[in-house]
Amino acid sequence: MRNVYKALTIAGSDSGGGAGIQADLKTFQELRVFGMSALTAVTAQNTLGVQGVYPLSVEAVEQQIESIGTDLGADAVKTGMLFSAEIIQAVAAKVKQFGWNQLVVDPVMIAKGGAPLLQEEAVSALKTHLLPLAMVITPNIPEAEVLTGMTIRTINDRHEAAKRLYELGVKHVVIKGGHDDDDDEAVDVLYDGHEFSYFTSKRIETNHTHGTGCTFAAAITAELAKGRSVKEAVQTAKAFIQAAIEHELGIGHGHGPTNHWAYRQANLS
Ligand SMILES: Nc1ncnc2c1ncn2[C@@H]1O[C@H](COP(=O)(O)OP(=O)(O)OP(=O)(O)O)[C@@H](O)[C@H]1O
Ligand SMILES: Cc1ncc(COP(=O)(O)O)c(N)n1
Repeated sequence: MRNVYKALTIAGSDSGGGAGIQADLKTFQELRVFGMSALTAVTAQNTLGVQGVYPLSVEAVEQQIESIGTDLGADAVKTGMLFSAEIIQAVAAKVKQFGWNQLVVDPVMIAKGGAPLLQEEAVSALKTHLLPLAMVITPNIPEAEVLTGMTIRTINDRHEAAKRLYELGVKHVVIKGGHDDDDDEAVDVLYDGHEFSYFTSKRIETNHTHGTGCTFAAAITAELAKGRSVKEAVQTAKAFIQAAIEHELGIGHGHGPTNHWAYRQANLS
């Protein structure tokens, strides 16, 4: 019988479909992995910004994860918007309960337009409870700054930040370069506790980058679910997000979503 690989995303809903749960499920599907979700919050959101944030109760989050863990199971798990310290603690407890060690943590803090998606006091809960369980963490530069308390300007700063995050118990750290001031290239740096690897692509000049972080981390999760190594998973995720940014859909009036089917189309021809 053919193996069906399964991935679970624990994250917020983006009504606009470009980020959050919607981006994750689309990415899982595109990479031929069965996607499941546990919602942490509903956001009213479009390409212009976030108009409302409605967190779910801790019990609702726990029960969704319990329902999945006790029946379907998951080959890899991703977390995105977790919103509060209480939700983070509950998610960490469930991840431990089900022994999910292929955990990708995208430490979502702030939406593109500046709306907070994680309460400030929840940052320490993230560091204490969830990061020690993570196989991979995928902060952008501002998120890595908040998590490490250091300013990141150069590639050496990124190396130092990656080492500090590794010290918290994360097995692989990817510090993404979307927010870097390099005009030519977007470079993501991976650290596995021994060496650094670099994933470089041409920087595309576009306004349509809503959900890039979610999509990238979801692609890593899908590839881990299929049994790929972390390095292979990051390589595929980089190609996936590059295609998704390059073939923008041009919808909405603000920061538009990426194109989740572009990678598949590129690989069909
Ligand atoms: N303009 C761009 N051109 C090419 N690749 C990009 C561009 N912007 C971001 N990326 C890539 O997209 C992925 C996400 O990076 P980024 O640093 O933007 O994450 P993020 O800030 O968490 O995303 P988001 O903007 O969704 O919050 C990385 O692989 C990064 O290299
Ligand atoms: C529900 C939800 N989760 C995450 C993000 C981050 O999105 P981005 O990838 O644009 O930073 C978002 N805007 N909304």
